[in-house]
Amino acid sequence: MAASIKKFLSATLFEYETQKVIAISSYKIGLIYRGIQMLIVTYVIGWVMLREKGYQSFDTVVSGVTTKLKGLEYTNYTNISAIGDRIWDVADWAVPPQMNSAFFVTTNVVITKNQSQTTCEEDKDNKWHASCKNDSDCTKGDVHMLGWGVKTGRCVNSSREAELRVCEIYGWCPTEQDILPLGDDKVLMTRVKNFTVLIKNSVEFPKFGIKRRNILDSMSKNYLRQCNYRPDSEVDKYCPIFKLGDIIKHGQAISQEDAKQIWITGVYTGGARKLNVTHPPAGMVAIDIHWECNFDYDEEFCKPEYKFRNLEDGQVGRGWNFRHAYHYVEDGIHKRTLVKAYGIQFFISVTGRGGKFDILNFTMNLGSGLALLTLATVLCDIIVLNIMRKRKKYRQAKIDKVGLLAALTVAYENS
Ligand SMILES: Nc1ncnc2c1ncn2[C@@H]1O[C@H](COP(=O)(O)OP(=O)(O)OP(=O)(O)O)[C@@H](O)[C@H]1O
Repeated sequence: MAASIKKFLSATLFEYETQKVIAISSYKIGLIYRGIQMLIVTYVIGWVMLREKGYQSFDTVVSGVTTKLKGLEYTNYTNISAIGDRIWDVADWAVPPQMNSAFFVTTNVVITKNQSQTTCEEDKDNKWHASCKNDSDCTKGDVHMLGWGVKTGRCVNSSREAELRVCEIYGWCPTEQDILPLGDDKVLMTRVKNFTVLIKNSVEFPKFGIKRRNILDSMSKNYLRQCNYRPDSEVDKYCPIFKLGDIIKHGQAISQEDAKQIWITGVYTGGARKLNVTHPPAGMVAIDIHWECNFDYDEEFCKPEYKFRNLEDGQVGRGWNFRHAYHYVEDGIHKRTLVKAYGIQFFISVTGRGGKFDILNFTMNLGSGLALLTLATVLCDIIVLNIMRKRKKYRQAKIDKVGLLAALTVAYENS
């Protein structure tokens, strides 16, 4: 037992290995060796150095974005009193007028004019909490969070639906009738596709002290007045003015029917069908501005790239709408016009990085790349000593056992 422990210790602890070089003349092994070396060199030069720019140090952009919308809509519906014969300019359909890296465009509206604070019947659509048989069903002072006002304690006949009685309320009267002016399948603002947005984006690469704008120095005032973004044009692909219809079109290949629905209620129904959900996703569109800049060349080559995406999220309720009001005083009475605005929400995001030659990064990546070359020897050793037909011969030539270990091995083999 003691002897075998001694043998084991001698063979493991008290052993020193030194490298031995053997030259094998073989086309096959030579080819494998050079092949692996080529692969490693190609990886280091092609991928690490050229593709990933391992010779540069990088900085990410710090950015600011503002937008300016333009466009005119004319609606001529004299038979619909809330809409009438009117022009809608940007101050009417861009609500709120300015947002942080986003803008909203109204495409359809439900307008309730001449509201003042008085008493009237509750909206018939709220009948599940406002319908009544007699006054005792309308507790005076009750406020329902989804209603339009405080109950007065009276149950009255609805003027909007026959044989319906609803509680009377005190609030902004008359209450809204939530019906799209042209019905559920027609858009009110048919020209929104041709509305335009000017996006001004200033970026800085703080590490290199370089500032850039998406309105390039080469663009004249005249050019800005008439250009439109066109991705297939060498010049106009940098134009910072976008038609809203083009943004939707470039965002996704969507059918005419889906596109139409986006303009009507801000709902992109195509997504719902694809996702197989009951509530279609809202009309939310992302505009991505990407700056990929190489400051080893002139700064002038640092230009933005635009990408558009129709954001799909099946859980967001039907479309995108919200209410806002215009307040005024008439004959000493505080009044308002309530607008339920349907439309499309655009989000702008800016990403990017700039790179410049950096001696430290270059030497570090080159050094670690060259160190990878030892992999070629390791892989060839594995192949030569374990896979090749003459592996026994190569092993004998490669490993010499001398001293105590050799004696032990011989003794072991003879026993
Ligand atoms: N949404 C847009 N669509 C088309 N052109 C636009 C848009 N927004 C601005 N422009 C044009 O781009 C140029 C620069 O706009 P900027 O807002 O800096 O100047 P401006 O003289 O204040 O513009 P405006 O014409 O609104 O008075 C102007 O010629 C302007 O008319």
